[in-house]
Amino acid sequence: MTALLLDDVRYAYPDGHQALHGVSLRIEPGERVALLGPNGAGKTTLVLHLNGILPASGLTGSSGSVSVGDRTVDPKDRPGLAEIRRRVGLVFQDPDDQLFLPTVGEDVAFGPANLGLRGAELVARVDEALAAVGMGDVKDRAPHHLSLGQRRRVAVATVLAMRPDLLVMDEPSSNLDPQARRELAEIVLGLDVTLLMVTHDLPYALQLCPRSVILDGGRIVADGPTRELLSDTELLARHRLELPYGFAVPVA
Ligand SMILES: Nc1ncnc2c1ncn2[C@@H]1O[C@H](COP(=O)(O)OP(=O)(O)OP(=O)(O)O)[C@@H](O)[C@H]1O
Repeated sequence: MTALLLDDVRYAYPDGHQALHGVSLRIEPGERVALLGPNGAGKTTLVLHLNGILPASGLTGSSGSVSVGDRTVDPKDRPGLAEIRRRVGLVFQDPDDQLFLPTVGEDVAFGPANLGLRGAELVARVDEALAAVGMGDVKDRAPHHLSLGQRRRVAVATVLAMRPDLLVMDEPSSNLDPQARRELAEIVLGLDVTLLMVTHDLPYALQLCPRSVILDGGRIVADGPTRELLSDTELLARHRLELPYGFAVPVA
């Protein structure tokens, strides 16, 4: 079954600004896809549709549908939305939006405890998620005592603890030093998940995602192998995308 299916999603903000102009996208289980595009392209707007934070329909200028596995996102269906939010793990750019409890262990336990897990099962789930991001040794520490790279990894663990079907990461490499950036890449490559990664870091997209989608002006303007898209200098220039100075896409 398809992991994520967007069908002609249009969205206008309440002030009338049309941010998405009919986005259709299909992601299969196990795919890792980068969502690229200049500032204001609509990437965040699209991501906020994936777990019903923004509605896919119901408002003037907004229509279309979003499905995660066999379920369609319907912001009015409360129980359905809870299941969608378990299935779609959103990792925000700022980990401090996700970490708010006194210890790392409590933050990672929060989601699965809400699902009803208790006792040894809950402890095992927390340990598994922290181990997956190499953060098992910080369980009892306060999140705000950790580095940004560590906090971002813990934020990923809070989402993994829900055993999501789709992991969505917003700008995972932003503000990380080169070592933390590389460590996070190694962790992500080791995860057995379907991934949608929003990024301006084109080498990161190349490293982590075999497929990329370029969004511009609320429309998908390219969808294909990341290596091919990033080798197309005219395409990149048309959509305000740039490889870092001196970076050459390696030949396959
Ligand atoms: N709350 C809002 N009300 C009205 N317009 C908005 C709102 N939020 C975003 N927009 C507009 O919608 C468009 C898409 O914004 P969005 O944040 O989705 O882009 P983005 O691709 O994520 O950009 P960035 O790379 O800067 O994060 C932009 O023109 C933006 O100004």
